[in-house]
Amino acid sequence: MNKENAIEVRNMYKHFTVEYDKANTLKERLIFWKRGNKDVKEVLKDISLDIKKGETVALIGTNGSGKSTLLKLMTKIIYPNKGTLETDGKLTSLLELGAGFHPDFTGRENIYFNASIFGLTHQEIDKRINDIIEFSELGENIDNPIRTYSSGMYMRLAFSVAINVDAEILLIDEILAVGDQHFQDKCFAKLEELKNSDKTIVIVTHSLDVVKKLCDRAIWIYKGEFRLDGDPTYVIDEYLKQVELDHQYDIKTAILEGRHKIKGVIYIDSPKNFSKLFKVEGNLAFHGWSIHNGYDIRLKIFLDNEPVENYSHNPRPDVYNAYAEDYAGFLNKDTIGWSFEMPYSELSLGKHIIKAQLVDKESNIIEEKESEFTIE
Ligand SMILES: Nc1ncnc2c1ncn2[C@@H]1O[C@H](COP(=O)(O)OP(=O)(O)OP(=O)(O)O)[C@@H](O)[C@H]1O
Repeated sequence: MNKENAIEVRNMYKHFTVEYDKANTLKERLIFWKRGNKDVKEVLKDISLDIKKGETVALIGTNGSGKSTLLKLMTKIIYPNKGTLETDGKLTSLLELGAGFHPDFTGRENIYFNASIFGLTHQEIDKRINDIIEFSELGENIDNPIRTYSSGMYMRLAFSVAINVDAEILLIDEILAVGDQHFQDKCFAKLEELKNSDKTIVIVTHSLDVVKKLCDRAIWIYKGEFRLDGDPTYVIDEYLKQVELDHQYDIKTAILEGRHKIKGVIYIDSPKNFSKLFKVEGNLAFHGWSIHNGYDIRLKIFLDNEPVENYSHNPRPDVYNAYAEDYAGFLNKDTIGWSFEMPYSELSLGKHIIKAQLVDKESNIIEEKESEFTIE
């Protein structure tokens, strides 16, 4: 293994054998003819890659492309069927968070138990237990059995242990699924800190924003095969082009088969955040965004039930990045946002309602949002 590398994968293949139940009777055998059969599912094919020590790398790809399997192989929970995968450095994985936790032990006891699995001595754990408890924000709950924890509390404890065990390589699956927004932001900041302290980090995530902000490199796995490796912005752009093509094909097929359900999301940014406004000189500005996955869908905006015709479309890269994968093929980077202005002089004192709708060509409402504000 090259000394510069933390992970080396060479011509690696992984398949799973899916076995169906055996049929007991002749009737069952006729009805469930697949039972007793075996299917071999090729999940990863001929993967070769190097991850250098100190790099932060993302594995990206659509659902089922094999990213999590690749991460599990790195963790050595499972092994390749062909080829090799080697690692150099103490490794911690945030894949099956809390897998080793015991429900009847308290949070504190589980910290000792779990951290010792990672090779820390009792004294070493003593030294960092306060950091772990503080990071988990569990407070007094740390001395309650973890069977009394909510899933969020459980995850917070598991994450806090995993990042405090001094590993050199961190393997992380969907960090942003941990806890609420505040805790996610904290996890993100902690990962940035770990990244800057020369740890090797490999993450699997659908959050392309996280990949752009955190990673030095992105590796794209497409249908179990290596597709592209390089600068995150470039790899993500190429990836989204492919997702768009695949998505459009799937949706065309679904429309033909009558299965396509149009969905949309609409948002009114302002004046939602200030429900009370004071009448001043000048203009009041309204902003929002809308996305959908249908053809011939129009945006309609109403102020006090009067249609607003003079709104304009503008880019919203934050919204685009968040929805590009799910709505691939239907999002236009430059027109997701909408905005318009209205002179205060045209607005009477009192309550007003702004409404935004997505409607199809038969005038069916796909999605609607309303926001109320008062002018004093
Ligand atoms: N233990 C297993 N037995 C059988 N099939 C499996 C097993 N683990 C994974 N698979 C299959 O392997 C394929 C790849 O799964 P994997 O979880 O690696 O994909 P992924 O890219 O991480 O997807 P997602 O983004 O949805 O998590 C899927 O078709 C999945 O059903």
